Amino acid sequence: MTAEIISGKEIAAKKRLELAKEVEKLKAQGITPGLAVILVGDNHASKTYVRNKQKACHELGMYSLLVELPEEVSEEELLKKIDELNNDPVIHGILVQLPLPKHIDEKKVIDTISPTKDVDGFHPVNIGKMMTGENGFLPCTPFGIIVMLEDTGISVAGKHAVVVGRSNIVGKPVGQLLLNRHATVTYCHSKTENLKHYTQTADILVVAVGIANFIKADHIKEGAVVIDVGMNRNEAGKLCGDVDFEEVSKKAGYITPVPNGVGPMTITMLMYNTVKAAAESINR
Ligand SMILES: Nc1nc(=O)c2c([nH]1)NC[C@@H]1CN(c3ccc(C(=O)N[C@@H](CCC(=O)O)C(=O)O)cc3)C=[N+]21
Ligand SMILES: [Mg+2]
Repeated sequence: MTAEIISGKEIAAKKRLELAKEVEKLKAQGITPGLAVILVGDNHASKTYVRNKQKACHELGMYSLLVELPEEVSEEELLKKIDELNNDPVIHGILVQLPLPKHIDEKKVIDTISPTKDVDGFHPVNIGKMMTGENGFLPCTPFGIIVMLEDTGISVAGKHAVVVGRSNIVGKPVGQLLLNRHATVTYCHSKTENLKHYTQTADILVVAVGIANFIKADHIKEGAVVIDVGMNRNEAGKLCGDVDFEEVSKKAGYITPVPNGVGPMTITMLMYNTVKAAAESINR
């Protein structure tokens, strides 16, 4: 079997057209959705991502504010800046680009963002709401994966979904969202014994481990849906995922590429969350 490629780029473009209309409606009501991105230090990769986020905002007619702080900024100053943005009416969403320098406590930073402006969906209040299925902000990468599956017409209910990786921002929440949609979910991670035993029974395999070409053809079942969340650079400096695309795409039923797979969906759901935050700010 040769896998059908799920183009995150194309699905993202389609979703952004819908979002642009929502932005228009809000603007007609006098509200321009605004996203503040805080970037600490000058990590090269972070700068690229942040630039992509700003570009997406502008394309949708949204307002974007970039707050650049020096590597040496104190935790206290960063928290003060977040508090300022929490109280700024033109800002509906706040994103603090991770990772942060070692001297800053990420947990404290995330806890300081108002849950109503937490468009990353990282605040404990939003994580709790996700678990119980209440209205809140869903984390962008897991949310993007669900939208990709939906858009492609892949059913989740009753399927065996295997998640490899258990980070707070991808692995854990994507498993929860799949469970919310009635999948049978198995979490695997670096301590899992006999990983293949699990991945080979996956109808839907989500991989977020951060190791280039980690998943090979013999890890998967013929016809499986393979979602690659990896963002690695290979020896040649080329962007590549956690899945060996070359061999896995010959056996899978569906596969997401890197680039142009999960990445563009992540940014699109960030825009979606910011528009949602702006719309909900009207009734407060
Ligand atoms: N608070 C916070 N929220 C985040 O959402 C967040 C973060 N911190 N820190 C870093 C990671 C990484 N991330 C990406 C988003 C889109 C692409 C993306 O669009 N990638 C393109 C390629 C980009 C390229 O060419 O380098 C693609 O896959 O096609 C990549 C990476 C969001 N992150
Ligand atoms: Mg792990």
